[in-house]
Amino acid sequence: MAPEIVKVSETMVKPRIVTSGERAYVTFLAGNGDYVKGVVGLAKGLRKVKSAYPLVVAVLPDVPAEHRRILEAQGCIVREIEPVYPPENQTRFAMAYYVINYSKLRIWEFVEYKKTIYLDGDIQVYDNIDHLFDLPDGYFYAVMDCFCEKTWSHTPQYKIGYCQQCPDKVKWPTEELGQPPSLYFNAGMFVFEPSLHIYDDLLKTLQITPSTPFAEQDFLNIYFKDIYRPIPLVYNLVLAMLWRHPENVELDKVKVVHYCAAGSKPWKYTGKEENMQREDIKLLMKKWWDIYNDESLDYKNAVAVNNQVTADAAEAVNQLQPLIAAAMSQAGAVKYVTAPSAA
Ligand SMILES: O=c1ccn([C@@H]2O[C@H](COP(=O)(O)OP(=O)(O)O)[C@@H](O)[C@H]2O)c(=O)[nH]1
Ligand SMILES: OC[C@H]1O[C@H](O[C@@H]2[C@@H](O)[C@H](O)[C@@H](O)[C@H](O)[C@@H]2O)[C@H](O)[C@@H](O)[C@H]1O
Ligand SMILES: [Mn+2]
Repeated sequence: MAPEIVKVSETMVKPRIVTSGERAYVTFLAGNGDYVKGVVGLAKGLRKVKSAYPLVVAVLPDVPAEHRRILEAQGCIVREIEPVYPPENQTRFAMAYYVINYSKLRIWEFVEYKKTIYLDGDIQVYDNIDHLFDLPDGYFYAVMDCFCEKTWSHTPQYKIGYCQQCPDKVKWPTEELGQPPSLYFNAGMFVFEPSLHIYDDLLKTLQITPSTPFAEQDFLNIYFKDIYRPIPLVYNLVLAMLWRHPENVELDKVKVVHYCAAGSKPWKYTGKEENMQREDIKLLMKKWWDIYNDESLDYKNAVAVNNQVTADAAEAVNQLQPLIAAAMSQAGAVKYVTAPSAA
């Protein structure tokens, strides 16, 4: 049976007045490599779609000062976090560097924000997704993952060819294996509410949980399984969906792209890995670079343009003042009282 996906309305009526300070996008940055380019691209992408909320970058101590400066110059709020390590065991992670990803758990500590949307540094937004902040509180929203890539070869799902993206194609053999696995999300994008209580509990629980190949993603899936609600895949297109489940994808409707397939990080794309010569992939590479290279999206330029627009508007009103006054005096009887200032 197909899983039930949350219906997301783009014009949800805000349940109450929210100040923009209560909400933020959050991403995570580790090391001194090229992932900083991913975050710069993301900051510019959010600006391009006119997102109303800031991008907070949770950085590990090993992110060099120069990279932090670049991010601040792009309007990001940089916040250092301490690394989180899993308890020692013999796990082989699907990718060796996943071990550091447990540090993502620190973002539950960002309680100055009521609600946040986490985005991996290898994600780009091509459409405004601010309306996701209006989803009802109390749940964990994310997009369902796909089990078909080689990174999943250690799992029973992969071995029998079962994927939650097409649960009817290869049926789960309940007689042999019991109930099908719970719905499983990709942890590159999720909507959550920071909470010190949950933060403490996450860290405590982690210390008694053996680590597994998908690191913090497996952990978050187990921890939030009862309040997880799947949202449509347009909010996190895992690239493998393009060749594994093309019937589920309408690329022109996709709002968020996650460059997570092997060989697909735009800043080190060579086109050599499997599937990387597909036309849709080449187009998505170009779209990413167009935003990254667009100087008008640099924070300083975007701010300058904004200020200019405001200045132009003020100037236009100034120039109109004598005309308005003349028109009013001609109309004669109109009396008006200056409105008191809002301050
Ligand atoms: O050297 C690294 C590796 C990972 N990351 C961060 O950790 C996230 C998760 O890793 P990645 O996206 O590479 O995993 P994938 O989605 O490809 O499995 C990245 O998006 C970055 O935000 C980072 O900053 N530096
Ligand atoms: O540390 C665990 C990581 O797990 C995820 O990796 C993906 C990706 O590696 C694909 O190639 C797989 O096919 C996919 O299933 C898998 O979930 C997240 O995207 C990343 O943010 C991070 O949480
Ligand atoms: Mn990623």
